[in-house]
Amino acid sequence: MLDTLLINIGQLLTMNHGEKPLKGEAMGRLPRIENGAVGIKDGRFAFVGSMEEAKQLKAEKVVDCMGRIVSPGLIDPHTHVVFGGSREHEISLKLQGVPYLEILKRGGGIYSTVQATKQLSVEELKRKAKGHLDRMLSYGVTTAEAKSGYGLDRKTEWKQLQVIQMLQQEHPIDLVPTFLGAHALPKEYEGNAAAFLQSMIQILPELKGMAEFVDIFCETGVFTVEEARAYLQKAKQFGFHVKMHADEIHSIGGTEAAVELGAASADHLCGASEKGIEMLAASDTIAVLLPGTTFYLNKDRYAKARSLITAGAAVALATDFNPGSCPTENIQLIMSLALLKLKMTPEEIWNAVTVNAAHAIHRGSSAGQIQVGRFADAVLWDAHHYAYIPYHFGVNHAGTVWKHGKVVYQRGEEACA
Ligand SMILES: O=C(O)CC1=NCN=C1
Ligand SMILES: [Zn+2]
Repeated sequence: MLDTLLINIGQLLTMNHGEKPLKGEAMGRLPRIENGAVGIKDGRFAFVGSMEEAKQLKAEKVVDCMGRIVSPGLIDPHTHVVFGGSREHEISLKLQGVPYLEILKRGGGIYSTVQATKQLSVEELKRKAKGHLDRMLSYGVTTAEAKSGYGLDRKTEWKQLQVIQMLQQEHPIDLVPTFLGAHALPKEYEGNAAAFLQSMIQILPELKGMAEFVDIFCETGVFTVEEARAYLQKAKQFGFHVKMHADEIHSIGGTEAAVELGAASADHLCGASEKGIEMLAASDTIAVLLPGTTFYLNKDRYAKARSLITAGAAVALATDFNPGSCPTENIQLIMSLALLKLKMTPEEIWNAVTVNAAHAIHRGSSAGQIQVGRFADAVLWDAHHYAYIPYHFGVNHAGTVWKHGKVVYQRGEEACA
C-alpha cells in the first residue's frame, strides 16, 4: 500500500538522464512520461510510470492531477538567503545610474548589508531567512545553496553559517552551505586584500562541517583573479569544494581561473571570454547563470547561454537571491528570463533548474530527478505543458510541493482533486 499516488499526470517530467550533468545538446532533451503516475512510500518515490502500469496500485491518498504537469522539486544553486536588513534605500542611486560597484565603493551595497547583519541575533537572522525560504518553497524549490558573506569577520560569518545549519534542521528545504567570507574587502583592510584573505583562510579549519563550498567575489574593485586563485587553492587544501562569482560585471578572466581550479561551478559569466567558454565546455565545472541579476542591474550583457550550450558546457540557472543585485526568490521568473534573455529553450531551462542545478552543488545523485528510490521531492504545477511555466511570466504556477513525500506547500484549495 503506497502512502500517496499521483494519477492522471499530463506530463511527468522525470528528468531521468542518468547520473551526470547534461552538457551541450543533451540539455535539449526532456525525458518525460505522457499520462503518467507517481507512487510515494516512506518519503521516497516507489513507482514512476504510466497510468497503464499503475492500474493495480493502491494508496492511502490518491491525488488526481487532472492532466497537469509534475516535475522534480526545483534546485536553486546560488542564493545569499541569510542576511539582515534590505537595500531599497539605494533605489534612488540606481535611478540616478550609479553603478552597483560604485555604490559598493561608496560604502553601500554589501557593506550596508554587513552592518545590518551584524546587528541581528542568530534567532532574528534565522526568522528572517525562514521567511525567504518559505517563499522559495512556494515557488517549487526543495533544495537550495545558502551562502554566508555578510559578516566579513569570523564572528558574523560563523553566525550566518550557524543559522544555515539550524535551518537545515528546521526548514523543509535542504540547504547546502557555502562560506563567502571573501565577499568584499572590509574598510579596515583597505589596500591590504592579502591580509584580509589570510584572515579568512585562518578560520577555514573551524568551518569544516559548517560549509561544503568556499566562494569568492572575483570582480574589478573587489578581489583580483590572482587573489581569488590563491584563496581558493588554499580552500581546496583544507578540503573544501570551491565556487566563484566569475566575470559578473567585468571580463577579468575569472571563468578561466574557476575551471583551472576544478571549481564545482563558475557563476554569473556575463563577461566570460570565448576561451573561458571553451574551457568550461571541456571541464566538469557547471556554468551557473543568473539572468535575474543582469536584469536587476539594468545591464545589457547577459551571459552567453547559447554559446555555452553550443560549445558543450553544462548550464544551470539560479536566482542569486540577495538584497542588492537580485532581490527576488522567484526561480520561475528566472526561468522566464532564461527564455527571453538567454534564449534558452524550455527543455534546456527545465534541465537547468533540476539536474544541472543539483550537480552545481554536488546533489546530482539525490535531487533533481523523479526516480524510484530517491527522496520524493516533487511539484504539481497549475499547467498542462512544461513550456507554460517560462512562457507565462511573473506569477507563481506551483500548486502543490512535496518534500520527502510530505506536502509542504499547497496554494489555496487543493490544486487538484
Ligand atoms: O550585493 C550583494 O549583496 C550580493 C552580491 N554579491 C556579488 N554580487 C552581488
Ligand atoms: Zn551571488
